[in-house]
Amino acid sequence: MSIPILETKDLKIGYRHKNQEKIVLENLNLQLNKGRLISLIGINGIGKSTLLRTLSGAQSVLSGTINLQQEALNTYSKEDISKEISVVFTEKISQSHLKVRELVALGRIPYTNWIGTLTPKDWDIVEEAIELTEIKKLEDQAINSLSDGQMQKVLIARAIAQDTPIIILDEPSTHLDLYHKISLFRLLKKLCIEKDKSILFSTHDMDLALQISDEIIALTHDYTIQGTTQNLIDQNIFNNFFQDEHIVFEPTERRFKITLP
Ligand SMILES: Nc1ncnc2c1ncn2[C@@H]1O[C@H](COP(=O)(O)OP(=O)(O)OP(=O)(O)O)[C@@H](O)[C@H]1O
Repeated sequence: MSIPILETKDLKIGYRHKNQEKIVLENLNLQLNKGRLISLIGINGIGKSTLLRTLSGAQSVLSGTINLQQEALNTYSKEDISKEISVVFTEKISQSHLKVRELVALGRIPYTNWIGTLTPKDWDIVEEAIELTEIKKLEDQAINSLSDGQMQKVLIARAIAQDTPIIILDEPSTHLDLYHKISLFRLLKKLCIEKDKSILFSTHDMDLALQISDEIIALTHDYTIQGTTQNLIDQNIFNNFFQDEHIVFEPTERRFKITLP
């Protein structure tokens, strides 16, 4: 058994307003290992974004622990976390006058000196990220002129340029058409295989997630489970996933089918 790069123990996540706790999910015992592509699935509002924000240190835990490289995440500085975990969240970029290449280059900030000078090696890494995400023809374009799908790829390029062992993405395929969804998932898989990254991404593209993921974390109101796609199929996790008799899971084809009344 390899040692997990990120691990949660009895994690409880949610929100604290004044003295009130709003628990979103609890009893989370999850593990991310090197070289694994892990998808996070669950219905709207179940807590995927809350979990991803908590795992990346952007949101405090309610209780329990998160260990990053076997050390408690809350002992890391923000700067140290940014050398271990890069994130792709749906976000509004405030510096919208930036060009694509400059935004991708921001991924190198954790490694630069105090005035933020990039070395030729940094620029090589930026260039590689631009090529991997196939956004070369956009590189001189202002980011406020991009489509949502193009912006998504640019943010992924920035995460790749950050060159961390862990990449966390919140619904990275949302704005992409089928062709670009598949090429994105292929790229994530390639990063796991060739660069030994540990990648966790949330998605509503269940059929694609089932085909490409090494592991799945499935969130439901009753339980949270992590396993390989086959493990989860064998445990009948998907049969009642949407609690709708017209959405039927076909285990041999590993996909959901709609039965129309
Ligand atoms: N700032 C907040 N304060 C209190 N509750 C919040 C806050 N943000 C989100 N929530 C609640 O936390 C729960 C989980 O939301 P979250 O966005 O994590 O779900 P999700 O699985 O990512 O949903 P979706 O698939 O729709 O994006 C929801 O009930 C949501 O209303």
